[in-house]
Amino acid sequence: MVSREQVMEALRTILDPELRRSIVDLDMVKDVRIQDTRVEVDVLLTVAGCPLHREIESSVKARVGQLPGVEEVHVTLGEMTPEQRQALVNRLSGRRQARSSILDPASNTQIIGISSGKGGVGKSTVTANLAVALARLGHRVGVIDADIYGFSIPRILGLKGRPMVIEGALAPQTAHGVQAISMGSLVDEETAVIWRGPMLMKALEQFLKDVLWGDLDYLLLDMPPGTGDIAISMYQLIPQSYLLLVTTPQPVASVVARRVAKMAEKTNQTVVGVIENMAYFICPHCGHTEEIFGRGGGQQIAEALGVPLLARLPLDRSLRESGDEGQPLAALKDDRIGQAFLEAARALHERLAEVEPTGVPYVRVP
Ligand SMILES: Nc1ncnc2c1ncn2[C@@H]1O[C@H](COP(=O)(O)OP(=O)(O)OP(=O)(O)O)[C@@H](O)[C@H]1O
Repeated sequence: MVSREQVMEALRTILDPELRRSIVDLDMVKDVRIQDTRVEVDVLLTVAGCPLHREIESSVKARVGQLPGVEEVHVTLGEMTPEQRQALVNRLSGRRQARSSILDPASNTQIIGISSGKGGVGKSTVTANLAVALARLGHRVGVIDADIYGFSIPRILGLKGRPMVIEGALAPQTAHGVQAISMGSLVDEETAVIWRGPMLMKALEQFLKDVLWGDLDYLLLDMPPGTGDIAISMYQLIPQSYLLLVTTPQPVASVVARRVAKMAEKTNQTVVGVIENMAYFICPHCGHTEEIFGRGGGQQIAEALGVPLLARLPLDRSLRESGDEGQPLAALKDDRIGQAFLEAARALHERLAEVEPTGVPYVRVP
């Protein structure tokens, strides 16, 4: 006869489709009963009528049904009590206090704002792919789409549906091994988010504080271009964060990117490095390399700031297409550009191991 341990081991391999964690670790398995070849499993859903309950039910039937000696699997779905949900929230947030763990000075999460002087240089593309690459290297990674009214992270990462709300806190969505939250997943794609200063600050604050990030190694923030309200909010909320500049190779682009760096200097934020995007184009027909947008911009700004140029990424049609399809190239095993992002992620990881943030850690006002 199959043992309870065998059933629990099989159940442990099943992930909650939204929270991406084992249903056993989430305490969603309430009871297991075994009668000869029949196994009964009681599963507690986080919310009643969870739209993905069928997926959980069929996974339980399939996994347990495969065990030797099992002929019949019966699943009963129930709902967590408020106390059980609160315990789950606390577990997901990575500490006993449900909120603010990311901003807690004791948190080990390194927060990196990805910024650019102007729009359209590929900041969101770089953020999403870098996040996926860091996750592929084994790090726990979150992404905040801080480009609140120009969000593009859901499209690039291929996030579907809306984030789950558990006890008033948002569970980040997961794609390609990365946890992410974006205004784009909370409002319709066409909805113009016409918020101004204080509301933007509130939104960013909520993304930092009211999202169940758990324990992350890296939290990347896709910043809106330039030095607007969100950039200022970020410095105020998380002065201990780092800044990574994305620029195109034109010398003029680097002049604009320098404005962001100047602002970081004023607020004492640490710039960790520069990534030059659209640095060159390799002709797919003849292999000739063309520097379409000029050269040297990334190196120039890196030298001016005394920080490393962490990567030079090519201009490539497949990178644009993959962003439109929600299939980041960094997720692909043998892709040339995916490899370039892995290299960039390694360089960033190594760089972050050697720098110290200059800003003052966030202190929560009770
Ligand atoms: N290296 C690249 N090669 C080809 N296309 C790219 C590359 N980087 C970005 N793109 C494309 O350029 C467009 C702008 O990129 P993206 O949205 O990432 O830029 P952004 O700097 O975040 O823009 P915004 O400031 O408007 O949010 C997108 O269509 C993207 O797919």
